[in-house]
Amino acid sequence: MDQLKPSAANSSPLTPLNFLERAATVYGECPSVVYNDTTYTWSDTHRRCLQLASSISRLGLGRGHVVSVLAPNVPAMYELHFAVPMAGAVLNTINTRLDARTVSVLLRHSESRLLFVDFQSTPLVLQAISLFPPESPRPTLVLIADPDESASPAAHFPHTYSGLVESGDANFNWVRPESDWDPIVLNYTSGTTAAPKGVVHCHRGMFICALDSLLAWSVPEQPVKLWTLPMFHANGWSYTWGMAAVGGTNICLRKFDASVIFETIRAHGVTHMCGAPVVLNMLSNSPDGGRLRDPVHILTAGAPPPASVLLRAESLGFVVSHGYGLTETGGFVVTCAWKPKWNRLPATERARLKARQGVRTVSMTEVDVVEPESGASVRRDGLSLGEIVLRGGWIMLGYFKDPEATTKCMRNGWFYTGDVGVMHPDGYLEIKDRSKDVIISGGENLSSVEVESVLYSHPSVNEAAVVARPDEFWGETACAFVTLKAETKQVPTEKEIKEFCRGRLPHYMVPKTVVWKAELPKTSTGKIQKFVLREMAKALDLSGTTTTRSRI
Ligand SMILES: Nc1ncnc2c1ncn2[C@@H]1O[C@H](COP(=O)(O)OP(=O)(O)OP(=O)(O)O)[C@@H](O)[C@H]1O
Repeated sequence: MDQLKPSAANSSPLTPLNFLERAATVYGECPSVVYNDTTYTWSDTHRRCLQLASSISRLGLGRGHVVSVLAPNVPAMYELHFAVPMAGAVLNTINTRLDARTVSVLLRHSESRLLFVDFQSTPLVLQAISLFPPESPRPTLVLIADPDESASPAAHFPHTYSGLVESGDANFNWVRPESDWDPIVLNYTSGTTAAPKGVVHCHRGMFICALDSLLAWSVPEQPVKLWTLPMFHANGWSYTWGMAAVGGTNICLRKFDASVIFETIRAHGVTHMCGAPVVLNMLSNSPDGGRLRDPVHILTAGAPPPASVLLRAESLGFVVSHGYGLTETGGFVVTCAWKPKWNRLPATERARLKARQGVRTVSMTEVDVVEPESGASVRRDGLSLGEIVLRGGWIMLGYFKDPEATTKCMRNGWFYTGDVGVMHPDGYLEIKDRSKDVIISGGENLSSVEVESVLYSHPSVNEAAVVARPDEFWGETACAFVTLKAETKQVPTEKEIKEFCRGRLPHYMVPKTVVWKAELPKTSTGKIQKFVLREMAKALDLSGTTTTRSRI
């Protein structure tokens, strides 16, 4: 058998772009993208992406060039996920909620040549570009006008999105990757703990990721997916490409709140949606809710979902799945794979089990929790803390222009996540913190996630985040920042909150300070910015403010 080698017939590069042509053949007349009054079919999407790819190519963009997009979940954003790499270029989606300075830094760092701009982001982009040093090359701008908006600003834009689509060649021979390892996307991390890092993924990685993510969530053919997760965030956890593989309908929304989500679910018969736990919390606390007529599958990831939030979402008729991943893994690589026997457990126990991050998806090679110094696996006792490490075919190629950071997190054959977790006796892992968020109080590691999950179960608490506050005696103590539910009539006292925690947590984990806030600072992907809260906790000490804190 040694003579049998790979040949051209069996080794064509894997790429998720191949899903599109098949979708046009199989699901050609079925809806692909729906946005307000616009509906495209899969044959429309296929044709439009080819036309756009040919225009991008005609502008001189190709292999190795970065093409950026600043847009919310509108049809153009979906199409660019195919069209940019079909021109051979690398797609770089930028978070629309970043400030001009950060956008400017990312555009320069990525060396972006062409920038597609949603009309609402025009002021942001123009300001970002004005911050470029005079000698820095600027990207060419393409305006994405909204079909529903009559007046769109056209100055500064040599091209429009619709113009590029219309003038493109529907028979374009799209640029296939030469190798599986050719880059397909450059995604910047959320910037929750530090400045965003540029993650590069290849065609092969995103191919595996897209199919694995469909399998892990048991997505059937032709789902109706409501885009509540920004596509700019890790390519919508790769479901942008995945929807083409199963011929799904992509319901696009420019912006949403709970009532828009419930209304859209009813209007379009939504079957699937994704969202960070903050979205689940918003839905389950909304007065617009009520029980869903048909179950809606919701996949949550991006931050630890408190068991009480999972419980409330499921009681409305959402079927919740829980995944864990990083920008560096493209999508989620660990899921709380559900065992049928758990359905016989009481709802609160089911929610507690579902809040665990779980086991590797089928395409990941290995996942472990290891001791930082020795690299040895921690005991499977649900108590011993270690760093979560991953190994598999769709870990990023590395950080763009940052070999040092790449080597730091990819070593000894593992990708080090920077997340701290435990391994339970049944082989399911659970995140206890991000290494930067661990609170060390009196020499004990204190999991902020555990304290938060207790706070979330308090009937008046809407959101909670726990961070370290410097303490002369303990080194650090837990400081809780809490928002209250809108319907809360009587604001609980700090003492009541602490008593509530004391009944459910070891003494050393009970927050020594509780601060009520109208809102918690978040990234655009719904992650609570703990570094901002840590600064606030530090400032509490410095200013000697006593009105919002107390000690036990
Ligand atoms: N299911 C989950 N439960 C707990 N935490 C999660 C889950 N899914 C993702 N996370 C957290 O999100 C992180 C990955 O987030 P992302 O890649 O968006 O950027 P970031 O890490 O928030 O930003 P930065 O690296 O710039 O600080 C993980 O490392 C983990 O801490």
